[in-house]
Amino acid sequence: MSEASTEARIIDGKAFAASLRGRIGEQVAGLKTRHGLTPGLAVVLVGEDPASQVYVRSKGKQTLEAGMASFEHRLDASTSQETLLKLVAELNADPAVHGILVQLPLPKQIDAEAVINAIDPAKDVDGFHVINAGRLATGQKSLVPCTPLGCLLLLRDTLGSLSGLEAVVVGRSNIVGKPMAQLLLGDSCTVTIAHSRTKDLPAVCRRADILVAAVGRPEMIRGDWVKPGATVIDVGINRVPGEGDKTRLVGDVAYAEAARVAGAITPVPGGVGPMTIACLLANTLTAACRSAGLPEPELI
Ligand SMILES: Nc1nc2c(c(=O)[nH]1)N[C@@H](CN(C=O)c1ccc(C(=O)N[C@@H](CCC(=O)O)C(=O)O)cc1)CN2
Repeated sequence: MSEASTEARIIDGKAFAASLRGRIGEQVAGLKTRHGLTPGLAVVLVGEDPASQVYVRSKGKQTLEAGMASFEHRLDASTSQETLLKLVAELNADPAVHGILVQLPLPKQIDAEAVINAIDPAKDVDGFHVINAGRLATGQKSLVPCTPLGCLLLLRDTLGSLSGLEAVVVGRSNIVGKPMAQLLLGDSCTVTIAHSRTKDLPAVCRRADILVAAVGRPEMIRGDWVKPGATVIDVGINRVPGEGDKTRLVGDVAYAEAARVAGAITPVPGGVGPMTIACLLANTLTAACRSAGLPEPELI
């Protein structure tokens, strides 16, 4: 007698992101016809980092496909902080620009924190400005970082209510780990933020009904760290050697092992990654509506 398959449900972030972008496109069309408002997103890339170039190209393409205006600024890798701050000030003052994103990482001569905090918080569609981080932490209306927002939407779609669930976030970055923990707390989870110094990390992970991996270490989280039936969200995007000269993408979770134990899991690629850009478009739409004093879009 063959055993019933116990493989986890695969959370299809690519499909969810496509449907979210479709809904955003409909709202943008309505804004244009009813209010003559076209949301505009400015993306700034400094340097030639290959992965960043791919992401910035996708952002521009998906912005246009959603019916929004896209403004792309590509600056030389040797650009000074002063020049970048001047561009940010111009974008802050431009009424056609509702969202500003400076692609990270930035070259080492530039202080990323200073640049992020120079963006008008109302246009900070990355949600990285200290004002938006503070608003999120205190439960006030803010712009929320795109990757954690995407994770939250996938979790709600998979589990319905998250209330009372035990969530462990592995990783404490300002961009993913900390805002992810705030969002899970906002949905009434019991939240632990774990990191490289956490004692007995496997045991901490095994407590989680929701396990979010955002450490940036290829396949660090093993199958036996996962509680049976847990929902696993893998934020990692790591390029590792593949067959021959090729490379392949893996997450922070050892996928095949974890999928045998989890109830549901995001793949890499095709899980969290596509949600990042879809949520960027959602934030741009939100920022445009707020700037015009219009009701916030209902996308979820
Ligand atoms: N200013 C910002 N910089 C960076 C952010 C960010 O949110 N704001 N996040 C990442 C990069 N990123 C968007 O900028 C991003 C990463 C991954 C994906 C994605 O769709 N990944 C695909 C795989 C793509 C591939 O083949 O490489 C997937 O996971 O399926 C989109 C956006 C760092 N910088």
